Amino acid sequence: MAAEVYHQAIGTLQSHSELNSFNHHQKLRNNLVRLATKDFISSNGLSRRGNSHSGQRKCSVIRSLASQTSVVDPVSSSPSRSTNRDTYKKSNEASLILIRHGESLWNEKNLFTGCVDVPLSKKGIDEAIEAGKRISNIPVDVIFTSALIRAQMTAMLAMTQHRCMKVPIIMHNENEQARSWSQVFSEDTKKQSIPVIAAWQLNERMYGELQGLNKQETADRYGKEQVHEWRRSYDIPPPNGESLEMCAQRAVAYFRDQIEPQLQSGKNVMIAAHGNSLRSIIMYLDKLTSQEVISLELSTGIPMLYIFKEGTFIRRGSPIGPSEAGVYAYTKRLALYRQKLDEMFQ
Ligand SMILES: O=C(O)[C@@H](CO)OP(=O)(O)O
Repeated sequence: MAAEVYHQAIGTLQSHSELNSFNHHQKLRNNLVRLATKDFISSNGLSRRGNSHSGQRKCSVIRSLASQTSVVDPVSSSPSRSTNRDTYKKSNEASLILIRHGESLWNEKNLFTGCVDVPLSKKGIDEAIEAGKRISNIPVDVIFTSALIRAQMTAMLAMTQHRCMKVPIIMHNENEQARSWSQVFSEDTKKQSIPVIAAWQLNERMYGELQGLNKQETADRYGKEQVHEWRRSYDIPPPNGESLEMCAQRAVAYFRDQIEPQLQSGKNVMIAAHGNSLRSIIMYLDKLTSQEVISLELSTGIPMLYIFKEGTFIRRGSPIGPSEAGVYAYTKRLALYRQKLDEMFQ
């Protein structure tokens, strides 16, 4: 059984070239073997429990899932004191989904975009919806996005596919009036909502005087090597723009100050952001060197799953589809969450 799970999970990772170009397979193999032997719930165990549920139990499942919802008080990082915690909450772990926005209208035109606020293309919209299907069984309690519309569209479109059917709501904390005017006065409605926190710190790196220029024309004009250095070196910024190192300073500081406390308190987090702000965060999560991060490329609209457990981040690749068995073999907590969704909707 352990070997079967191991191969399933490795298959998931290897069939995706989205997070490519550097080799963590040895580390992954070790982690996966450990998980396969320790954490896998057999399908027999799951179906036995599933069969025993009465209608009454179903209602309590729905209530307990609702109790997992972040209330619309996302910045509170203290763990809830509720005694009605689900098993998967008690396991002291949380899911972290990272997703680069779907293709934007400027990706389509091959223009340097940076902090220019461009919406998704038609293909990007489809990618975001497809990404949502892939994560539709993975718990999400709070969403962080950049301040840019392409990341926000991606998060919102992805959540239209989520089986929890909760409503993502953008938090307006920019001033007291915005906070006050966007209050929700029903506890039940809050429980059926997922707070979405937009932060400029998660924006794409500022591309300086390259913003709006065509990438190919810029390479023709300044030379391929110069443009590659601007695009992919770690500490050399494009003219009047940010280097990846500068982008990482603000993105990782935000992740550590605002997002990690949420994970520590057991909240499941999704981050919808950008190629370079996410490369920075992945560098931190996977402890990549500045040499390793420069060859890391992220495709648009591909969700990547991490498990946060006992203070460490375990990379779990990208779920291929909502019912892909391998993903739910990663931890009992994920398997249980999916089982509850299945029970709610059967
Ligand atoms: O144009 C941009 O803002 C980024 C991401 O699309 O480009 P690059 O691939 O050079 O990081």
